[in-house]
Amino acid sequence: MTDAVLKLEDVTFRRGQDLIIRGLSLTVHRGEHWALLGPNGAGKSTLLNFCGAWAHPTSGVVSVLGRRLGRVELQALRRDIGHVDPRHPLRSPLSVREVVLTGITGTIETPMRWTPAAEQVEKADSLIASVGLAHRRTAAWPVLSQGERGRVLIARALAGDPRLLLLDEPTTGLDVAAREQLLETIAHVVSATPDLASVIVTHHLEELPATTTHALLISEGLAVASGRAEAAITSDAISRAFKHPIDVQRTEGRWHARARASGVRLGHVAH
Ligand SMILES: Nc1ncnc2c1ncn2[C@@H]1O[C@H](COP(=O)(O)OP(=O)(O)OP(=O)(O)O)[C@@H](O)[C@H]1O
Repeated sequence: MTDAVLKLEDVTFRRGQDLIIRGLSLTVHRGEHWALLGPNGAGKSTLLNFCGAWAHPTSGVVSVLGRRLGRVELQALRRDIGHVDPRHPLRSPLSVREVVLTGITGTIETPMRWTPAAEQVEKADSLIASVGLAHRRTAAWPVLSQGERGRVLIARALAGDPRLLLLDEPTTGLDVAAREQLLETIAHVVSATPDLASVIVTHHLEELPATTTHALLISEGLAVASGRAEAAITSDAISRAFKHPIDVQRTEGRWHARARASGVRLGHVAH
């Protein structure tokens, strides 16, 4: 019996001539909260697509919630995974409550002829309250701020009682206050759900929730460091992953990165 929620074994991914993922392994256990870190183009989103059962690797084995990709229907598997994608493609002016309920139906829009049961509405409202949006329950999606949308998407992702929560750059485009609120929300829901495992993708260390327990640093499709967060997120590993000298610090659970001068010679500025 294993409590591995997610297992990637020696996974590769090829796109045309390019080997984008070059042999990566990752095991996420119940209650672990992983950060997938690396520079632009490192392969983070590609890897998250395997974790979310959106794509198959070219080689290697991916097991999500004990089921092996290639042997089960991807769509059935996806219903057990909570996915927070800030590019949520909703077109209709659904209310906050309706958006959260689509987490139960596993759809973007409300399915035709579907009416939620009273306990489903109750559950949606409780999740909305847990992300601090009780007062915005009836507000329509188009009028929400980006930060509010992020928090709605977290409630939506949790509506299906997932064992695995995937967060794809959830704080992208948020101002500093909205970012902090979203990170607090993530830390809050994660602490309130001890059995949940999560994987968050970001390239900014400042965007890691304080609840992050582990990290996989990747660069050009290869692992630079992997393991417990305090051992993996170091100045040395981050500098190697981003190919630039970077000082990393952790205070009160949160990480901060500061680039050292690179020594690049800058040209003369004409006046
Ligand atoms: N549709 C595509 N067609 C061709 N190459 C692609 C495509 N999508 C991604 N790639 C390439 O695959 C590699 C990994 O991309 P991926 O999006 O997984 O990286 P990432 O680490 O998530 O980057 P970012 O931080 O910029 O989002 C990159 O070299 C990228 O150029």
